[in-house]
Amino acid sequence: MQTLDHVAIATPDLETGSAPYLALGLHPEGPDELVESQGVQVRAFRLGETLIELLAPVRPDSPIARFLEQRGPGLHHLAFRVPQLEAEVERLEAEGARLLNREPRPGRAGSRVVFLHPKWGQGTLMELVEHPQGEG
Ligand SMILES: CC[C@@H](C(=O)O)C(=O)SCCNC(=O)CCNC(=O)[C@H](O)C(C)(C)COP(=O)(O)OP(=O)(O)OC[C@H]1O[C@@H](n2cnc3c(N)ncnc32)[C@H](O)[C@@H]1OP(=O)(O)O
Ligand SMILES: [Co+2]
Repeated sequence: MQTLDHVAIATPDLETGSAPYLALGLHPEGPDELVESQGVQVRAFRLGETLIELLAPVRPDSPIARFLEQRGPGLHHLAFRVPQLEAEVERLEAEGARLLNREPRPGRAGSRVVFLHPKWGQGTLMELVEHPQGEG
């Protein structure tokens, strides 16, 4: 795994959360996307191969709503792009990684994602992302 796919930032709403990135001269890539399974609305800003993804909760029981309650807005997770999700999950399990889900979940833009516990990540929540073939 060599590519940082995205850096995710938790924000109570996308307009407020966008202000610093717009001031820095970045532009949203495509329309905002609702990822229903995670209870978030996503706005992405591209920086080379990496996206900055702003995540705003759309329901109070979503992981992002809980994070905002506990910690306030800010850095939420790092996501690494992998070519074959199941193979990378197996490899990391053999390394002793603590998975939050073994069964891939739907992510943004048709991707499949698996999360690694922030305790295992030494205080950082991490995500593995596999994009549909030929994309991302
Ligand atoms: C846009 C879709 C998709 C994509 O395509 O990229 C996404 O990225 S969706 C993003 C949102 N979804 C998720 O985050 C799913 C995975 N997350 C979870 O399962 C949970 O949020 C969690 C990480 C298990 C935390 O859940 P919580 O209910 O808060 O559990 P705990 O209270 O037991 O917390 C344990 C411990 O971890 C700390 N914590 C929580 N979140 C983070 C974080 N983002 N980064 C670092 N640390 C985090 C929490 O504070 C607790 O610490 P202690 O108090 O010291 O025990
Ligand atoms: Co993510």
